[in-house]
Amino acid sequence: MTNVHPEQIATGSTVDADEVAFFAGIADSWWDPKGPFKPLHQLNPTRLAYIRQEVCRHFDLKDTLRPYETLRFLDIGCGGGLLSEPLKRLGADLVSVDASEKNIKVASLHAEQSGLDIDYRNTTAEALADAGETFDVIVNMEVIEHVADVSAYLEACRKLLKPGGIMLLSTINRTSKAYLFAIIGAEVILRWLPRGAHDWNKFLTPKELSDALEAASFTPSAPTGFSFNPLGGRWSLSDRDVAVNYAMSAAG
Ligand SMILES: C[S@@+](CC[C@H](N)C(=O)[O-])C[C@H]1O[C@@H](n2cnc3c(N)ncnc32)[C@H](O)[C@@H]1O
Ligand SMILES: [Mg+2]
Repeated sequence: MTNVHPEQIATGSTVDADEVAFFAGIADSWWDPKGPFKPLHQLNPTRLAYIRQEVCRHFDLKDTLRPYETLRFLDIGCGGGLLSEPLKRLGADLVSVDASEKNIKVASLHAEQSGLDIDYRNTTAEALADAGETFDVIVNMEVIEHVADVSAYLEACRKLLKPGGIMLLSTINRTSKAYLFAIIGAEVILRWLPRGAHDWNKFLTPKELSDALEAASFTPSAPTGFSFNPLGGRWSLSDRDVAVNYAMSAAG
């Protein structure tokens, strides 16, 4: 784990300081499509398609060039802003937060260079909830497997969601296939991700995530797989293949 100064990390019950320091340590690479965030770059079109499908269906929106124009979005654990930038381009009124100050600096600079005005903040879900902020849509992708306390995190997210809103989550299943692909494959063999990027024990099965969402007063959907086809090197949405990467939506 890379050490960063403690002041650079927002503290709170959901923050695992080692996890956040890990991301801060490689923050300069967020926008390098061949760097340690390569899997997120590759997954991005599929994740955005999932968000678009779910948000348009939930709010009965027309699938226009800027479908999100009427909605207030939160991108929680936004990292370098890989999702925030396309969400902003699709019209979202967006707040993007991360527990690492370094990530927020990298994300802000990149948005500025891209001509996008995104409200980036170095804070946590619980601090934002305490401040009384609320959102129509919460994008919560690849974060829950890195937080310190899943229940506290989801409770804070529930407070942040307006009645009638929707949260979109994605994470990694706790299966032997996920151990083989997401850890041995991605970290050890392909070296897409640095060693230690993921702790298999922190992965949640769809049933566990669904139960945790219900306990936090969300209404969870069935899981949708993000399925990787090694032949074309492509990701796609799948109703069946939830063995490694998957998404779930949660109505408020
Ligand atoms: C794997 S990255 C995902 C980044 C982004 N959501 C994406 O998918 O492109 C996980 C991010 O969550 C942040 N994070 C972890 N725990 C957090 C917490 N409790 N509150 C806010 N951010 C957190 C980390 O700093 C890191 O940037
Ligand atoms: Mg992850």
